[in-house]
Amino acid sequence: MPQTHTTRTQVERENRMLLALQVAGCTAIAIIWSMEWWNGDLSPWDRWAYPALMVIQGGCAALLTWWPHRAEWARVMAVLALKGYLVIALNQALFASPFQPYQLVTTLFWLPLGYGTAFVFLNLRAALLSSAALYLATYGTVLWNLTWGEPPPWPDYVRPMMSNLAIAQIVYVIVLLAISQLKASYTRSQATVEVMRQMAATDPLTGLLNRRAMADHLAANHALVLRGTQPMSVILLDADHFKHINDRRGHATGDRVLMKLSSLLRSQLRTSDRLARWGGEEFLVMVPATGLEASCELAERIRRAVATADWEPGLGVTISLGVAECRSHDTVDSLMARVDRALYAAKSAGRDRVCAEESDEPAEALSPSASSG
Ligand SMILES: Nc1nc2c(ncn2[C@@H]2O[C@H](COP(=O)(O)OP(=O)(O)OP(=O)(O)O)[C@@H](O)[C@H]2O)c(=O)[nH]1
Repeated sequence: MPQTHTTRTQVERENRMLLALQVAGCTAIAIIWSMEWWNGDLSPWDRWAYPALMVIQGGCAALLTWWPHRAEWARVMAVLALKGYLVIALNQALFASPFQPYQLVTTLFWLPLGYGTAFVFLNLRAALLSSAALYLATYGTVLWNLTWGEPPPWPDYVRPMMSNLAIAQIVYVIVLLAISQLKASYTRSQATVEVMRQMAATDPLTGLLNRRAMADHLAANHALVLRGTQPMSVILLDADHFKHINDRRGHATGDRVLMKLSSLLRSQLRTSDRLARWGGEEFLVMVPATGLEASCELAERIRRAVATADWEPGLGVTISLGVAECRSHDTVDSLMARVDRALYAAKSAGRDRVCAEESDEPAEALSPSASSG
C-alpha cells in the first residue's frame, strides 16, 4: 500500500533523526559536563545525572542501530529520560538549599527541548500527556510551594520569572500542537498524492502499468540504449479472437481472461522487465538488457504458458506476439511501429505464434507453429 510505504519511510527518517540527536546529545552533555567540572560549577546531582543520561542515550542509539524493530522503545526512553532529568534538575535547583540560580537558569535553557522532542518522536496523545506531566512536575511543585508550603528563600526575580515561564511553556506547547497538526495533514496529503500517482500509472482491471506509465519507462530505457549502455527489446502481444470470447461468453468472462492473462504474463517475467496493458486486449513487455534473440525465446515461453494454461472449460485462449529490439537510430515511435508490424505478421500468419521484427539482421519467427504457418 502506498500509504504504508509513505508512513514507513517517514518512520525511518524520524529514527535516523533520533539517532543523530542521541549522538549530538551525548556530545553536548560530555562538553557541558567537562566545562562545568573545569569551572567548578558541576552540581552533585549533575555529577551522576549527566553520565546516566549519556548511558541512556547510548542505549537508545544502540537500539536504533541494531534493533530497529525496537525503535519505539528508544523513542519513549529518550523522551522520558530527558523529561525526567529536567524535572529533577529544575526542582533541585529551586528547592535545594542554598538556592542555585546557575543550575536553575541552565536547566531552563533545555526545558523547551523536553516538549519539542515529545512532539517529534511520540504520537500526539503521548506527546500531550507527557508534556502535561512535565509541566505539572515543574510548575506544579512551584505553585504548590508558593500557595501552601513554606515560601522558599528565593531572590525577588524568581517568582515573576517562573510565572512568565509557566505561561511561555503553555504557548510553546500550543505552537508545537499546531506544528504537529500541520505535519499530520502534510503526511496525509503525501499519502493521497502517492495513491493518486499509483492510480494514474495503473490499469484498474489488471493492476498492471498503464500505457502512460509504460511510455515513461520506454523513454527512460530508450535513453540508455542511445547512450550505448544496454540493449532493450519489446514484446507486443494480443489475445487471439478476443471479440469471440466476449461475444460468446460475455464481457465478465472477457475481463476474467484479461486478469488471468496478466498474472500468467507476470509469472514469466523477471523483476527488471516491465509489463503494461497497452490497450484493450493488448499487452506490452519491455525487456531491458536483452537482445532480440533472447527476447524471442522469452516471447515463445510466454506463448506456450498461455496456450497450455488451465482456462475455463471450453475456453481456449491463445496469444500472438511481435518482438523488436531497439536500434541506435530508433525513436520510441519507430520501435513501436516495428513491433506492431511484427505482431501484425504473427496475426496474419495464423495467430498463436511469435514473430520477430523484420530487419536487416536475420530474425525469423520462432514458434514451432510459426514455422509451419
Ligand atoms: N471484456 C473486455 N473486453 C475488452 C476490453 N477491452 C477491449 N475489449 C474487447 O476486445 C475485443 C478486441 O477485438 P478485436 O480488436 O476485433 O480483436 P480480436 O477479436 O482479438 O481479434 P484478433 O486480435 O485479430 O485475434 C473487442 O471486442 C473489445 O471490446 C476489456 O477491458 N474487457
